[in-house]
Amino acid sequence: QKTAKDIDLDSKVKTFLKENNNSWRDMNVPASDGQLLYDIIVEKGYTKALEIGTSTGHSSIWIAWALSKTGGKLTTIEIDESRHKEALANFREAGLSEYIDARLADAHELVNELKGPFDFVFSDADKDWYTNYFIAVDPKLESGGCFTAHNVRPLESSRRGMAGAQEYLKYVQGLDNYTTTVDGSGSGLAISYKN
Ligand SMILES: C[S@@+](CC[C@H](N)C(=O)[O-])C[C@H]1O[C@@H](n2cnc3c(N)ncnc32)[C@H](O)[C@@H]1O
Repeated sequence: QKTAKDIDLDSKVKTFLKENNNSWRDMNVPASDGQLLYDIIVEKGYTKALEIGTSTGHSSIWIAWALSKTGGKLTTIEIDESRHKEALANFREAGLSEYIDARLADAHELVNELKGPFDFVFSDADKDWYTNYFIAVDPKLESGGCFTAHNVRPLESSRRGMAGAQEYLKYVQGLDNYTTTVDGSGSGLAISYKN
């Protein structure tokens, strides 16, 4: 049953996303990938999310909107101060600030320091560090949890993903305790469920 607060929030987020649909200029995910992240979180009921690479906050908004349904919270990390500040303003405008802990930090360091546990991760910062991020987060990811990584293409695809992202895919596909698929409907999303 939706409360008046839920209905208000939904309409605020939808209005924000609609008004800004054509104005994401900072390497942000396309809306279709945002929707994909949203759907995974709501379907699985995830509540403890981590995002590496906030930029100005497009994917964070989709993730936090999903978490507003599950009663969860997102920690998101960005190294660039001006993008971090713009993201904070976007979170306020979308009405989602209370669901987001936005950190201005180098994820190479902060990912090691965060305690977790997490049940959902979206990796979208420096691609050549993807495998390192995964290795650092894996012990903090609950069984049944999901690790997603952006700009990854199936290895056999003629449309190449970014080099570090493809190295990461080879790595994660080799792990027995993860089941990985790649969704190519947007910019390419590797989706790995921890068994
Ligand atoms: C592809 S963009 C993220 C887009 C964002 N997920 C969205 O959809 O709106 C990658 C971001 O990662 C940030 N980044 C790169 N290296 C980083 C690091 N070591 N720590 C934290 N952020 C980093 C960049 O500054 C950039 O804003």
